[in-house]
Amino acid sequence: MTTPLLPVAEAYARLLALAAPAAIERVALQDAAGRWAAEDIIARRTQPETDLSAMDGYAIRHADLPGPWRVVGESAAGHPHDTKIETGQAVRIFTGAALPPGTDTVMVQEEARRDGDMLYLDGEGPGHRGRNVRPRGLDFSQGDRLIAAGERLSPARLALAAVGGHGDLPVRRPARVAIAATGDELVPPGSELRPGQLPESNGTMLAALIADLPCDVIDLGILPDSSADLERAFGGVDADILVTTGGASVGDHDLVRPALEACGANIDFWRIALRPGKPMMAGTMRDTVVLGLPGNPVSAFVTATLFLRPLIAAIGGANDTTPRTTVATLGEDLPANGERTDYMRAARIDGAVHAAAIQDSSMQRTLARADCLIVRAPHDPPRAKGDSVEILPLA
Ligand SMILES: Nc1nc2c(c(=O)[nH]1)N[C@H]1C(S)=C(S)[C@@H](COP(=O)(O)OP(=O)(O)OC[C@H]3O[C@@H](n4cnc5c(N)ncnc54)[C@H](O)[C@@H]3O)O[C@H]1N2
Ligand code: MOO
Repeated sequence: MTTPLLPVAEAYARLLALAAPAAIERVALQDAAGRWAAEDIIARRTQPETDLSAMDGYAIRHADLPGPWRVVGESAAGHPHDTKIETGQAVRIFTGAALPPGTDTVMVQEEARRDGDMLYLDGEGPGHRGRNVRPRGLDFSQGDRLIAAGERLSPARLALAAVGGHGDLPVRRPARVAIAATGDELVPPGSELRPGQLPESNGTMLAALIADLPCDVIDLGILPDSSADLERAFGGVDADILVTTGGASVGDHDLVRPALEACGANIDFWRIALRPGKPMMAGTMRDTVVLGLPGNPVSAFVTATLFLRPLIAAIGGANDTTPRTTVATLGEDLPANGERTDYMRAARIDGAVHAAAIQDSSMQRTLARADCLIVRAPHDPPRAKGDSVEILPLA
């Protein structure tokens, strides 16, 4: 008996519907890097707050051109010249300094000649009133929305918040992600191996795959294929997300789902029209979203890329969690696709994308050589070399 496979887009929507954004906290700007704004960030000041010089030179009244002028003072950043300037007067000025009252234009020093206090035009001069001046509010005005709720706090946006008058920002508490590997064959990486044992690698991969996202990883280590052990471990989980790998399929040792259910989990869906990654399951256990990834390393990688990363972003308050695909030119023919959306390990070489010859979901060297996944919709017809195909670039 087989359950129908859930389309990838439907699985994605159903998974995100299980997640609630984490609580809001205020953190210092430097601690907000890479997180998502929990509210609109509004400018508390106008930038620049006054007309500023964009160049080193002389602040003048444009109507006084072509001069000459008497230099009556100096304006530097942080040291404005506050006295009003009259006809025929100029002020020495530097980049970023406030324009003295009465002036409206900056003449660059390369076009000026000084003789004591006297200043003469020595070139074409500023072509129009306001030349080389950054007017008040050029960048933004007090009350403007600088960052929308849900936008990622990139370095440029953090700097924008700083110049907008903010010292801290509202963000969501990072998701706590518990990761458990399951399987009697698994031993920690680097261990001496007895026959039948395998170095555990999914845990390392998953933690690294989400390392650039705001989240705290709780490593539950390797759990044996024993219902009692699994239930003990799952029952004690205090996290926003519980990720398991392995034991997700239909074999006699695939005990993850029954153990989760014994701990009160509600499995929302299981088995997706996805290759690799078909046996992924998702549900909730108390306040925890449970994501049961397949054990095959490539399947775990693909499902974590498509589902775990967006889930962490959704809990973190992101307004856009969709993995970004692009297009590439196919380097060789591909046969028709079957009923599952296929994510083929591939590499871009000299402008064309080449799928690995063998797409077995256990092959980690193939995965490590890939720099993208070719995305093929269910029943995609045969594709020819030179065709445009959708790809998901890998970090
Ligand atoms: N009769 C069927 N058999 C299988 C089906 C099916 O529909 N019917 N689905 C296949 C597909 S597709 C996948 S994917 C796998 C997934 O199975 P499990 O999630 O139960 O994974 P395991 O059996 O536990 O392990 C699979 C494979 O991966 C290795 N593994 C597991 N965990 C790790 C880890 N943490 N680090 C490294 N390697 C790991 C494990 O040793 C196995 O070799 O099921 C198919 N079978
Ligand atoms: O879906 Mo499995 O992940 O095809 O190998």
